[in-house]
Amino acid sequence: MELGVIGLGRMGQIVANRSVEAGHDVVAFDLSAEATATAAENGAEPADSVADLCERLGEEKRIWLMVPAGDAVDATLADLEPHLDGDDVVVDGGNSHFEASTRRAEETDAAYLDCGTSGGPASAEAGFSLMVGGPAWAYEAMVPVFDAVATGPDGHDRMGESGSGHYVKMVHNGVEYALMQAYGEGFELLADGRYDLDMESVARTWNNGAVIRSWLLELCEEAFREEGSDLGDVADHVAGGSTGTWTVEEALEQEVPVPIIYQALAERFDSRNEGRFSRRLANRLRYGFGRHEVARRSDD
Ligand SMILES: NC(=O)C1=CN([C@@H]2O[C@H](COP(=O)(O)OP(=O)(O)OC[C@H]3O[C@@H](n4cnc5c(N)ncnc54)[C@H](O)[C@@H]3O)[C@@H](O)[C@H]2O)C=CC1
Ligand SMILES: O=C(CO)[C@H](O)[C@H](O)COP(=O)(O)O
Repeated sequence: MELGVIGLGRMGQIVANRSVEAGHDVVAFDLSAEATATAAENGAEPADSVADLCERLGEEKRIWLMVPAGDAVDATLADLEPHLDGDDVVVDGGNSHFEASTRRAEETDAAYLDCGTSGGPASAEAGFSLMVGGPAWAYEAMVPVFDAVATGPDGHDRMGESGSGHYVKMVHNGVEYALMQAYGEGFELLADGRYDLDMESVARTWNNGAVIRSWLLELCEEAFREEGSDLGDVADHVAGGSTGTWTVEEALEQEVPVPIIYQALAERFDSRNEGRFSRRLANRLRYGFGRHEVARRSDD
């Protein structure tokens, strides 16, 4: 089938490439001419604007957005709007907030599918896991492309109505934060504990048959292999955090306790703080109530 792909960065190139490899006719556009040229080298037909992409697709357009979440999605939809009608399908494969997706589904003439995409650029060969929300007919219409972009037919499914795809992906990311934190804490104890251990060896052994084996643990093994058992010069700083924040906000609204996901998010925020105010105050308060010595910054 014909597919338009808009947004050809780390993820969009994979959507385009896997669709081309599966025999679909892909028309590709990115604000970056270089990114569009890369997709063209891999077999997609290049477009020089959203309007051009729509003209090349003709009737019953099937369009996959893989642009950054937020303003870029709204800007692209605004450009698409004059070219869309109710027979068309637009997929947002990025990490959009589920409420933004339900709003966009209401505002857009086309059928709108919110598609949570997991696997990252490392899944270029194996394919992604796709969590899709939106009208059933539109999901069915996109199945040939979902089969190509996902690991296969078991790598995608319709979660439910509009918003549900991005909702499931949001919670997936909350779980991702918690798993990363759990592995991090375990390896920290091993690194600072009683034995002189080779962390790559520990991770490899765990990955072969242990209860806690997983892809994230394989990535731990890779990290120790490439950076060393002590992680070399990798900084104590974790960026990102939007999807984890949304997960915690939603849990508060639903009154569902998610202390482990919250703690992982808080640790991430904490990694960006140099000299926590609360710890400095605790240090000073111990002097206040117990006349315990105050450690001063110059004492480091
Ligand atoms: N990188 C990852 O591991 C994953 C990313 N995602 C989500 O997928 C989406 C895309 O992520 P990446 O590919 O990593 O980002 P990226 O930054 O590598 O690529 C984004 C591309 O979109 C283009 N772009 C931006 N605004 C545009 C517009 N208005 N029209 C056309 N092109 C435009 C940029 O030029 C760039 O080539 C994001 O929502 C991200 O959160 C989802 C799962 C995993
Ligand atoms: O969705 C993802 C993985 O599942 C993406 O890698 C996303 O960019 C992670 O961002 P953050 O760490 O800020 O949540």
